[in-house]
Amino acid sequence: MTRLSVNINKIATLRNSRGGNNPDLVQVAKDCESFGAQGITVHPRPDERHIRYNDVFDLKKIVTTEFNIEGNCQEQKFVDLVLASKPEQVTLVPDALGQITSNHGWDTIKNQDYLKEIIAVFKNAGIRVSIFVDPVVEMVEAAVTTGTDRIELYTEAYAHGYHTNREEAIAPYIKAAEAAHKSGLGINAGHDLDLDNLKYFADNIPALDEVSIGHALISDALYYGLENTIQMYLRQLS
Ligand SMILES: CC(=O)[C@@H](O)[C@H](O)COP(=O)(O)O
Ligand SMILES: NCC(=O)COP(=O)(O)O
Repeated sequence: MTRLSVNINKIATLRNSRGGNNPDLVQVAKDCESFGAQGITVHPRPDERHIRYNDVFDLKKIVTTEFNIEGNCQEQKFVDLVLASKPEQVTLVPDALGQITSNHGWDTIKNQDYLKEIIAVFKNAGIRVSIFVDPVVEMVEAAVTTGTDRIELYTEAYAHGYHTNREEAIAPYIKAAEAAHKSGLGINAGHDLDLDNLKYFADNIPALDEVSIGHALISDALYYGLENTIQMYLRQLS
């Protein structure tokens, strides 16, 4: 079974645009879960342009499914936040400062020693670790020796290529996922997954543990409503 974790960054973007508490991020997280989401994902960024560091503690108190915090572990503030809030899962993403959104995975060969060290910090605290990687077999193979529990396949390239040639777009992901599965790594995926491309991705990656979806899902909710939208995404995974 592939779990659906709803990324609620964009709810915080909307809230922050007026400075008040509408929409209420905590209530939205509770509602996502009651509508069927099997996890809640947030990606606090150093400028707190959407998720604020305080939001993480508020969410930790109420999330009853799986809480996944994504972010850049090269920021000490992020490491401290994760260790203090103890989510079920942390996803390490090599973001640069000021990046609009995540746009690449870890070079697990070049950063092998660093990753080993930081992953151990989270694992010693009892937090499952996933690392964001491009669909490249060498990067997946080197992820195994970092000690990570899972990888998250960065799916932007797949989403981009899906409408032109979906067989070609999925091919590197199948190979990367096979390498991960063979080595005992769990497999997550995310970035630009949507109602069009999700089913084909999940059908072709049978060992897929979890997808985290935010931008498209929250956008779809404007038309279909949040409850219907979550059900529609869940149907793509069943
Ligand atoms: C790690 C990842 O794939 C990102 O998609 C991210 O979580 C989204 O971040 P933004 O909402 O800031 O674009
Ligand atoms: N890890 C990916 C994520 O949480 C959401 O990405 P997106 O659906 O907002 O592109």
